[in-house]
Amino acid sequence: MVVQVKPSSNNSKTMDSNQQKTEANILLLGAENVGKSALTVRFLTRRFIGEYGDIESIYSHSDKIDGREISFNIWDSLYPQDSETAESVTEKQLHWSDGVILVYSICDRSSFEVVRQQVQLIRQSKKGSGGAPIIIVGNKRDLQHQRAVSGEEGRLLAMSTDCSFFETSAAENYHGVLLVFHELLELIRDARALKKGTVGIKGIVRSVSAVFGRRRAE
Ligand SMILES: Nc1nc2c(ncn2[C@@H]2O[C@H](COP(=O)(O)OP(=O)(O)OP(=O)(O)O)[C@@H](O)[C@H]2O)c(=O)[nH]1
Repeated sequence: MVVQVKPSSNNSKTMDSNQQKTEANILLLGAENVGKSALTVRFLTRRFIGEYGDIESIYSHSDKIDGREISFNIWDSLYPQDSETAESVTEKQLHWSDGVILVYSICDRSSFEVVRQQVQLIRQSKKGSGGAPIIIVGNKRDLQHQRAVSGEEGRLLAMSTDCSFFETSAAENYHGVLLVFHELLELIRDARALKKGTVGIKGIVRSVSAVFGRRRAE
């Protein structure tokens, strides 16, 4: 089930006492036209519909992953036009989110620079989710002939900012998109366990291999 609600809604972050149900708030950031809505819709519905309009939304969705009930909210943001760079990530967004997906298009170098700025803004933030799990995603991988940003550049940016990295195609690959969201949910779970002091060796290995191991979501 997918429910669309307004970004102003106050979704709480909860996990029940027996750890069986998890709630996670996921924020998608990035320049305009990079495929934030396409990735969100692909994940939620398995479909690529081509045109998405300029709507900012939070989608609520429940799923069972590895036998565990996950309830998550996905904030598909709009890159603000005519605003200063510093306003492209707000404290409200950071306070709300448990994990962030930063999207650029591999065909658009300026969108990669937006991600570079946004990841710095998040990491420098003292409030909210400055240290939250972040996945950097190079989307539109199907458009190889128009590539303007190499996979290596994306991976290096991720390594230097303590993020995970994937290249995807929302247009052509559902499973690659699924992998990105599942990975972020795992990282959120690990981050919570770390806070509580209950992280296992699996979580540590996952954090390391997310950066050094897998580079593509296909
Ligand atoms: N070839 C290709 N096109 C894509 C892909 N993902 C998205 N697009 C196209 O890119 C355009 C922008 O996609 P959106 O999902 O609306 O991008 P957005 O980042 O949400 O854009 P804003 O709403 O302006 O912030 C649309 O025409 C999509 O069909 C992809 O993986 N490959």
